[in-house]
Amino acid sequence: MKFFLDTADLAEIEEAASWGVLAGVTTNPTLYARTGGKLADFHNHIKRICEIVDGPVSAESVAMTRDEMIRDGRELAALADNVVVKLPTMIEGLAATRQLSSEGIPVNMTLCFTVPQAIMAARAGARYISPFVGRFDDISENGLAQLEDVVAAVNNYDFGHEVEIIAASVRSANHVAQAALMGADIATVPFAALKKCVQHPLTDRGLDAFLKDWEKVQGA
Ligand SMILES: O=P(O)(O)OC[C@H]1O[C@](O)(CO)[C@@H](O)[C@@H]1O
Repeated sequence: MKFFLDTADLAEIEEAASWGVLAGVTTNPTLYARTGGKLADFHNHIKRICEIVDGPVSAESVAMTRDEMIRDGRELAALADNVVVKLPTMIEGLAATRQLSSEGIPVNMTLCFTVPQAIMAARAGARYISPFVGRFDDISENGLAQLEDVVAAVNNYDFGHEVEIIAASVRSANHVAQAALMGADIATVPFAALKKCVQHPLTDRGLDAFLKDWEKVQGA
C-alpha cells in the first residue's frame, strides 16, 4: 500500500514529505477552502503542492458538465506533470474521464461508493478510483466492508490500463490497516491520522526503557 496525504495544507505536505513515505497527495474543494485560499490562487496552490510532492497530486474540478470538466481537466493537467484530475463518479464525470484519459491525462474518480460505480469508473479510463470509507461509517453503514467489495470486484478484471484503488475518506490508523489487509493500492490519509499510523504506546514505552538503560551504560 502507498500512503497519500489527504490535505491542501502546504505545511502538512512539507512535513509529511520529509518523512520519506509520502507517495502522493489528494485535495478536494473542502480541503482547499480550509486553507483559506481563494479561487484566484487555486492553480498556484496546486503547482506548489506538485513541486513539494514527488508523486501524483489530485486536483478536483467542480464543473457539472462534461465539457466544463474536460476544459478544467486540461487546465489542471497543464499545471504540472504530476497533476491528476479528480472528477465525480456521475455520468458527466464518466464521459469527461473517457476523453481526458484518451488524451493521456490521468483521472481520479471520486465520490465512489459502490461496486458498479467503481467498475464504470475503471471502464471509462480512470487511473485511480476513490471509494469512500468514513462517510459510510457516518451514516451507520460499514465503510470498510464497502471498500472490500470494491477492491475485490475491481481486481476481478483487466481494464487494459493500470487502475489503482485509493481508500478515501479515511479517518483512522485502523481504516489504513484494514485497507492494506484487503489489498487497497493506496490510502489517502489526513495528516493527524497519518501521524497515528507510525505511533504505538508500546513503541513509546520501549523507547523510553532503552533510553533509560542507555543512561546507566553512560554513567558506568
Ligand atoms: O469524508 P472526508 O473525510 O471528508 O473525506 C473525503 C474524501 O474525498 C476525497 O476528496 C476523495 O479523493 C479525499 O480528499 C477524501 O479522502
